[in-house]
Amino acid sequence: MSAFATASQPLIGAEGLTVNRPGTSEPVLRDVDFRIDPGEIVTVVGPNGSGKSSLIRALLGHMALAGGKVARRPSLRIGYVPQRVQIDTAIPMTVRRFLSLPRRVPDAAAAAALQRTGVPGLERRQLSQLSGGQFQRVLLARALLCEPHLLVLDEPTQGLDQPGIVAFYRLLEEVRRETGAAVLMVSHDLLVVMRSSDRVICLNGHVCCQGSPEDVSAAPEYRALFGTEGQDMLALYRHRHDHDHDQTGACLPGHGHDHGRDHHNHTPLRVQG
Ligand SMILES: Nc1ncnc2c1ncn2[C@@H]1O[C@H](COP(=O)(O)OP(=O)(O)OP(=O)(O)O)[C@@H](O)[C@H]1O
Repeated sequence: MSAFATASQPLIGAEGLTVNRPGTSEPVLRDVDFRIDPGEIVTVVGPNGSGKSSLIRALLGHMALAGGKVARRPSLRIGYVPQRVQIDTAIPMTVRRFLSLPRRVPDAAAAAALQRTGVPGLERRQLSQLSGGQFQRVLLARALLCEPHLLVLDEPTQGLDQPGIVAFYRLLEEVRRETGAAVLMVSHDLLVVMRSSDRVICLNGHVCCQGSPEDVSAAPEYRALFGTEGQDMLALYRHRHDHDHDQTGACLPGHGHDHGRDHHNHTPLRVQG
């Protein structure tokens, strides 16, 4: 269905999006249709060089389109966590100063954002002294300062260990629950992607397949790129959670349920060319 023809307007919709490798007429993305609705968590997966960052940059208007169109809801506020943040660690910069780039924010707002992302009181710390996990949380805090309708994160957990990755995704789910912000991200962490996303888009120069994590991980197009990794991980996760808890927290056998995932938005699998 057209992203532009539906009754509810998406936060961002794209039709026939085509993006060329900069300075060439060689497409890195061909004819991509895309939409993200309020409150959704959508993750883009795909091999290296499959055009994930290009899709994000094109949707944000940071990259020229060779074809197609992008529509953003008027007055849409986007909090963006880019893939790479170029920080010259030779130049001293405190967390507080960083949070006021590019727009100055009041102390109370900066403190609240750091509190919200689980790193309270770091204002006076130098960026160069932060751990990878703390730095990602500071980046997220900065993105939250504009009170975004949509958070866009390009590989936000790069360099984090597995507990750090899981904790970061849990934080994103909390932020979504509290603020209602939709989340669009690029990730290679298939385990947490499968656990945390409402919808997964599998990209390889075009949309190979998209849908619920269950649908995508079972799709032949996905398996051709990733093998059975997603489905195995999903099965592992389900297996671990295929029980009920009694009042004491002990596990009881019973119908499976899926912690942390929201079932309201299972888009049927749509396979494209
Ligand atoms: N500024 C640029 N100049 C030249 N080529 C570029 C540029 N940006 C991206 N590309 C090329 O476009 C293609 C898609 O790149 P993109 O960064 O979108 O992929 P990706 O899926 O995000 O990759 P990764 O998983 O490695 O981050 C790649 O072949 C890349 O080399």
